[in-house]
Amino acid sequence: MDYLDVKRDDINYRNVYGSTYPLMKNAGMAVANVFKSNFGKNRKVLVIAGPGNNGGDAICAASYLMIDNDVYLLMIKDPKTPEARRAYNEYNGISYKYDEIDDLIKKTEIIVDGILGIGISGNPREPELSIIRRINSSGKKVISIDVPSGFPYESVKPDITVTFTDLKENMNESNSGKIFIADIGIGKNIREYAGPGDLVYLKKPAFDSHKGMNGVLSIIGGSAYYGSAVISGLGAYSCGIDLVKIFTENVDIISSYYPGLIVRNIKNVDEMLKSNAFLIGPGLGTDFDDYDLLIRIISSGKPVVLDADALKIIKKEDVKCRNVIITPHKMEFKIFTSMEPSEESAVNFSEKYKITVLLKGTTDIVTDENRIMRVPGGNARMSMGGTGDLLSGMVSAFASRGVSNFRSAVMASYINKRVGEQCFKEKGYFYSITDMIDKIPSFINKNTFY
Ligand SMILES: NC(=O)C1=CN([C@@H]2O[C@H](COP(=O)(O)OP(=O)(O)OC[C@H]3O[C@@H](n4cnc5c(N)ncnc54)[C@H](O)[C@@H]3O)[C@@H](O)[C@H]2O)[C@@H](O)CC1
Repeated sequence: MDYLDVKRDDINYRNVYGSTYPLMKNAGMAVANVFKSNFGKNRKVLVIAGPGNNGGDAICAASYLMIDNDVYLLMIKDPKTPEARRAYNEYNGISYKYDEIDDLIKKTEIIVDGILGIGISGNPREPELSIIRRINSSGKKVISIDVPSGFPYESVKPDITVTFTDLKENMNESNSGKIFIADIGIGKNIREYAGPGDLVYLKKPAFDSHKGMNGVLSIIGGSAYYGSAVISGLGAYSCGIDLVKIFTENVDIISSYYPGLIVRNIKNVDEMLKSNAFLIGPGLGTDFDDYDLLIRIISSGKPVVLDADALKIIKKEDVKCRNVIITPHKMEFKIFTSMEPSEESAVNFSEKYKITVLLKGTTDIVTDENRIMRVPGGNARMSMGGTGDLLSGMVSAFASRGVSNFRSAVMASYINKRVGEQCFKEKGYFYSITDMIDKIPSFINKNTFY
C-alpha cells in the first residue's frame, strides 16, 4: 500500500460516509490497544502530534490512553486538517508546545510518535527533523503511528509501529520495529467498489511538459466501422493525453472526422510501435488478417487494450502473461475465454492468464491476478453504439499516461458510468455518445489532483 492507495480509500470513505473522522478515532483506539497489550497501564506517556491526519490519530490515541495512563500531548504545530482539528477540539487533556519537548521527554517512559505519517513529502524539515533525532537519542520506548515519522527518509526508530489497513511500501521490522496491522474500518464496500478516489492515480502533467510526455496512444481499428475508432480516439483525448494516432486502411475517411486525430496507414508499423500504449479493436472488423502485426504489438511489452473485434480475432493463448487489458461485454467474454461470463469467471481467467479483465455489465468487474473492483451504475441508454469504444479509449489513454492496467480500467469504468448517469439526468434515454464525450473532461477535472 502506498500514499495514493490510502488517499483513494479516504476519498471513497468520505464519499460514502461524509467524513473520515471515524477512521481517525479507530486508528487512535488501535494504537491505545497495542500500547496496552505491550506496555500495560499507569505509564507516563508523551504523545507527539504533527499537524496532519497522522497527528490527528495521535490526538485520538492520547484521548484513549488518558483513561489509564499519565498522558502529555505535545502539539508541534496547530492541526491543519478538519479531522485533526476535530480531534484536538474533542481532546479533554492539557496540551504542550514544542519548546517544552526536552522536559517532557525526561518525564516520560514511552513516546507515541504521530509527527508525520504517509503524507510526508521529501526529507523531514525543521523542527520535525530535530524532534525525530531527539526521540531516537532519548533511550525511551517508542510506538509509531502508521509509519515511523520521517519514513522513508531519516526517520524515528521505533520499537513498535501500528500501521493501518495494510503494510506500507518498504516497511519492515528493521525500520519499523514490531509491526501491528490494524483494521480501522475500511470495509469491503470501500476497498472493492470504485469511487471518485479511484482517480487519484492520474498524475498532474509536469509544468514543463512537452508533446508526447503525457501519453501517446496508437489505435488499431477503423477497418470496418470508421466511427468506432474515432469515438475511442475522442474518448482518449478527453482524458488529457497528448497524441492519439489511428492506424487504419481507411485514412481518408477517418481523417475527415476530427482535426486533432492523427490518422496513419496501418502499414506505418514503426511509428505505431513508438506509442506508450495500444488499443486494438474498435471498428477493426473480423476480416482483419494481419495477425502477425497484432502479435508484434502484444509482444512489445507496452500496455495493450483489446476490445470489440480484437476479442474475436486474437486467441487467448497469445495474451497469457502479457501486458494486456481486455474490455469485453458478456458475449465477447464468452467468445474470447470460452467461459460463461460472471464475476467468478473473470477472476479465474485473469488469475490464469495474468492479465487485467474489465467485464462490462450493469456492474463492471475489474480484476487482475491480485484484486477485484466493482463499478456499479449506468443506465439502459448505455447500450447504444459507441459506449464500449469510448470506454476502451479511456482505458488505453490512462495506460498511455503510465497508470497501471488495473487502475486504468477502474478509472475509465468509473468515469464512463458516472458520465452516462449525468447524461441520463439531463436527457433521459435520448442522449448520444458525443454528449458523453463532452462531459468527460469536466468530470475528470473535478475529481483529480487533490
Ligand atoms: N486510510 C487511512 O489509512 C487513514 C490514515 N490516517 C492517517 O493519516 C495519515 C496521513 O495523513 P496526511 O495525509 O494528513 O499526512 P501526514 O499527517 O502524514 O503529514 C502531512 C503534514 O506533514 C507536513 N509535511 C509533509 N512533508 C513534510 C516534511 N518533509 N517535513 C515536515 N513536514 C512535512 C505537511 O505540511 C502536512 O501538514 C496516515 O499516515 C495515517 O496516520 C487516519 O487519519 C485515518 C485514515
